[in-house]
Amino acid sequence: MDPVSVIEGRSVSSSGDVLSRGLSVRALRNAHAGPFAFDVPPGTCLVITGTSGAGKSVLLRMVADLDPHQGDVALDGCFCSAMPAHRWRRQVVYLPAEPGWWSDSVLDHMPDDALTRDLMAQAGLRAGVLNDPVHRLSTGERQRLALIRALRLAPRVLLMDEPCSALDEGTTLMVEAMMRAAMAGGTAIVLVSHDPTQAMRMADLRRELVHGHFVGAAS
Ligand SMILES: Nc1ncnc2c1ncn2[C@@H]1O[C@H](COP(=O)(O)OP(=O)(O)OP(=O)(O)O)[C@@H](O)[C@H]1O
Repeated sequence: MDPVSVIEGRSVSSSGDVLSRGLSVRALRNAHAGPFAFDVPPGTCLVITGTSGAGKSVLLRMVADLDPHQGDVALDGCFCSAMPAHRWRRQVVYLPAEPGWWSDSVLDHMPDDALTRDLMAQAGLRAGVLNDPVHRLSTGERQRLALIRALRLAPRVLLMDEPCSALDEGTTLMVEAMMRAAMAGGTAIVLVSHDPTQAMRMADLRRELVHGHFVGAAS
């Protein structure tokens, strides 16, 4: 971990940057990828593109503190390393390309309440998915239910790995509307996408990853 300090109430990275509100990443790296440095302010979306195997998922997993890493990741100037892992992951939520399910019952993962029903309607999900066994759901249904699981946590940061890869265009637009609603509530999003039209629609900022490194300027 690089040395960090607090000056006049603001967190300062080893390179002297004052860390602002939202997600701040400095000198983040492991043996496969980085170093990475970027900020994602509240309510904005950073889209990361890159070829298969470039290191996009590795980057998201390091930010989520799920893979070993060096460097600084902070939320509102509070460093990941300074808080218990479960508190970080409650606020900085990783949505993997293939979400995990610890039981075959959807209702073991989320309650059947008004919030879930509202989010299901926004995602275009039929009511029956709550009672179907997970293994019988389509990939796109599982993706949208995993998004609902994540949104129910009201995360400060959503790390989304190809969340629409199994969805048709109309449903993709519904999911993007849910992402915009979360952003309107202050959630910062890091979105990995292979879809250039989605990148155009969603990005406040774009970065391209090649062989574990950002290439070109932010755009
Ligand atoms: N824990 C690990 N140990 C060793 N190698 C790893 C580990 N995790 C990922 N890798 C390797 O790092 C590289 C980047 O993987 P990553 O999953 O981040 O790619 P990606 O850009 O997300 O690709 P895709 O678009 O296909 O999902 C791959 O070659 C992968 O095998």
